[in-house]
Amino acid sequence: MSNDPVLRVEDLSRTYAGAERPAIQNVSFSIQAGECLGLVGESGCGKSTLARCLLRIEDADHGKILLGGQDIARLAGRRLRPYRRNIQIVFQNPSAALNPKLKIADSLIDPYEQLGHNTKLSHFTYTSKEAYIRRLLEAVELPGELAERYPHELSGGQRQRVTIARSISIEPDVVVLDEPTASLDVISQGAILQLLTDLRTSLGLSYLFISHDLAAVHRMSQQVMVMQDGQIVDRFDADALFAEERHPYTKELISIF
Ligand SMILES: Nc1ncnc2c1ncn2[C@@H]1O[C@H](COP(=O)(O)OP(=O)(O)OP(=O)(O)O)[C@@H](O)[C@H]1O
Repeated sequence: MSNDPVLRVEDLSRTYAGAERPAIQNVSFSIQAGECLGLVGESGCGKSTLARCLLRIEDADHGKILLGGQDIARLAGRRLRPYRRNIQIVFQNPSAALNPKLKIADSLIDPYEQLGHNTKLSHFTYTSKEAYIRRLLEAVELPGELAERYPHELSGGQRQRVTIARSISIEPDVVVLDEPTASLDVISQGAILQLLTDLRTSLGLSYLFISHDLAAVHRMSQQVMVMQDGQIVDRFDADALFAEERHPYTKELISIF
């Protein structure tokens, strides 16, 4: 098996119009297949900007986003389309991420219809719409009957399970988890983090796990990056979190938790 990273980011920067300083500045990192890389930092440090740039929801001013070796930072339209499948995102607020007018089944089938048709799926093989949706709901431990409901007929935790199912439905290499449990109560948070870990292992996914919550990042990740004012200031193995040589800002974050 190749040791090439599934995602490599080089010198990515973005400054919003009129801003005094870049929202992200020369951000570089890589993620190996099957790895969860945590990204922690306080509010406003640039975590979501990075996520949006990686997904090409926003454009970086410069830098590279190498997905399986292909730089997608400047691709557009039909040239970008084949790579969109390879990186998916789970947002903080599942209510905003799901179309309230669509039944869960229709939300779940959407990525396959948009991007999955020409793809050979190995876990969620498409035989019929019903079987595909049942299999996706099973993967996130939801009963099949939820397929016919609308988002407002689900709990917050169930809705987040649906958005997770959607993000993995076309078997991306990388899933960006942007504070996926921030809108949930503590019990649902624990269950969702466990589910995400189980899915990473069983499907061989790679995650960029973004959170304010150092304890959650520590629990989920093999490696952790710390962001301050748009820059990565520290990166370490998760079990070296409390090591002496940590960056002063990392130590400050530890002291808050
Ligand atoms: N669309 C935008 N236009 C202008 N400035 C923005 C925009 N989005 C974010 N910013 C600014 O960019 C910086 C980084 O914001 P970002 O949302 O990426 O931080 P964050 O670490 O994700 O914060 P939080 O944890 O609160 O979500 C902040 O100074 C923010 O005010």
